[in-house]
Amino acid sequence: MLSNVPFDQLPAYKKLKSHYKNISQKHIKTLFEEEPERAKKFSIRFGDILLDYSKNRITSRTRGYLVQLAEEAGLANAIEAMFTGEKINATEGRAVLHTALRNRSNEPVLVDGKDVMPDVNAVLEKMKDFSGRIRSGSWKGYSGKEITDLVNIGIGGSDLGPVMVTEALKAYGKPGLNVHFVSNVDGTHIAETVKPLNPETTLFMIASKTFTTQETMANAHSARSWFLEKAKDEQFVKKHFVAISTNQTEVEKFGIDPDNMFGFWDWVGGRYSLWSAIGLSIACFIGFQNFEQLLSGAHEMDKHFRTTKLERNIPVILGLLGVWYNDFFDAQTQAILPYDQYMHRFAAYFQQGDMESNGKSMGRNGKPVTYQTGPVIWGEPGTNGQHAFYQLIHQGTKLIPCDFIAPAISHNPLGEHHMMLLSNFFAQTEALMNGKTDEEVRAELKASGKSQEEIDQIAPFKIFSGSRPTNSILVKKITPKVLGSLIAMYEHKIFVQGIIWNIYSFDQWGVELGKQLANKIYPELQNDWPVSNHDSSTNGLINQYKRWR
Ligand SMILES: O=P(O)(O)OC[C@H]1O[C@H](O)[C@@H](O)[C@@H](O)[C@@H]1O
Repeated sequence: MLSNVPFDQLPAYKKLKSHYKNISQKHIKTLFEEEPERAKKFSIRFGDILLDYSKNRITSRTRGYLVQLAEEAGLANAIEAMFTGEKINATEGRAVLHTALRNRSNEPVLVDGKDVMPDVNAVLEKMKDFSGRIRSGSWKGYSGKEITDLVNIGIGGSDLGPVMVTEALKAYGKPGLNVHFVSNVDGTHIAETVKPLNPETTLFMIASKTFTTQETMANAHSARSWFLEKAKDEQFVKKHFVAISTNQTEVEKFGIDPDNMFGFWDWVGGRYSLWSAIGLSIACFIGFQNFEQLLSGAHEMDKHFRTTKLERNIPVILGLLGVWYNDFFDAQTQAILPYDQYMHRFAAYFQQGDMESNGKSMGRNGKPVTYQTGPVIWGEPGTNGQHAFYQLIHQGTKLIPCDFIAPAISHNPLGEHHMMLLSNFFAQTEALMNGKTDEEVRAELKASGKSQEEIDQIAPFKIFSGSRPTNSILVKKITPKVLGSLIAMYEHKIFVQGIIWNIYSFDQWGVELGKQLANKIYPELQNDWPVSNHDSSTNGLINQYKRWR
């Protein structure tokens, strides 16, 4: 059982509130002056990952209180409850076991007294066999040709993970084997995706945990029609369509051979499912061995999370820092900024991971929370972001805690590119911390030959307050293993925060509502009669649509 004490009633909350008053006026630069060795004190090395969180508005005392907060919230028990298959997703009555999917130790994990590892391993074996056949070319399409194009049809958790990972690990992709992703119900997505493809060499993966999601089913049916237009014979569907789902009945109804179905279980949340059969497109693209490396990297992070004491525990520290800014500094967002072009979907992936998990306002005690919970997650790769939105991070009125992520070694070491990229990575966090004082600005302007009048006029606009907090996550190289660890690190960070905020991180009732609403209006659009049963705005919009279409 998870504890259910509201976070603002924990003793450490009050301590942090008054501690905040002292520390909020202190510049991070001053903290470094007071403690020149901060970097050592506030960094954690984990294999090929270095987390430096010293450029934050914290002291050892802050960390102590934050760790106390985690203890009082029952974090240690909650971690054990998750790993051991307790039904901590109480509103859906389910266990939360994405960690079992990457449990390379193979130690038993029990759900309702049954070890899930044999089933997990059986699906992995099936994925290994299938991906091997696709990659070797022994899986043939209906006209005897090899498969050259895989199209994953899914949305949300059945799309974002595979998209993000196949992009992040593109350097490991098999030449000549292309992966495509169709998610949007907008017909443009499927139409544009299949346009250049040949049905003889294309294989569709229909990925849906429930196999009832409107978008995915509409796209799957359109893909089938597109395929049959050329292939003609229904019998060929089984060579070109596989399903990834927990719902065998619906898969069979769609006409996919159960042999071509890759299963997973209700204890895998959609947004935590890339480690399951949902990762089939990843395994095909980067090869099963690399997929296993991805799992291993995540498993290493799982072990770290489960066994390391809280103040040296990377996901715990990241989670607590997020709480510190979210609830004491009133920061509303969190930026994730990878200095790696391959990682360009990383922030988008964790938009779902974090916002669908912790975008909740009902406490586990059944009462609305009286404090802020999940932040808005956003971000783009550097250096692109620098030329778009960093202005606001440097000089805007909002406090935006940022995670900067970069690999020391590039997959494309082209001339001086990587050194240039990394000089930006280092420079940005330094500048965000230091800012620029009035004095510095004036000295600079003077040196550039400006008159005193010009200096007085322009100086105020060039001042940067600094003290803007960042985490630096420097990794050796973005390998499948390192990526696996990074993803698991953020997953567990989200978990830590959900426990502290006393919310349920593993349901998504808000999204389910959207599914119901769309299904209600859809039939009203199927005829040309004006509608009058909504408010005047909705009626007006629907009726204008009917006139224009
Ligand atoms: O895999 P499915 O069942 O198609 O669901 C796709 C997505 O639907 C909804 O948006 C939510 O429930 C998500 O968590 C889920 O990932």
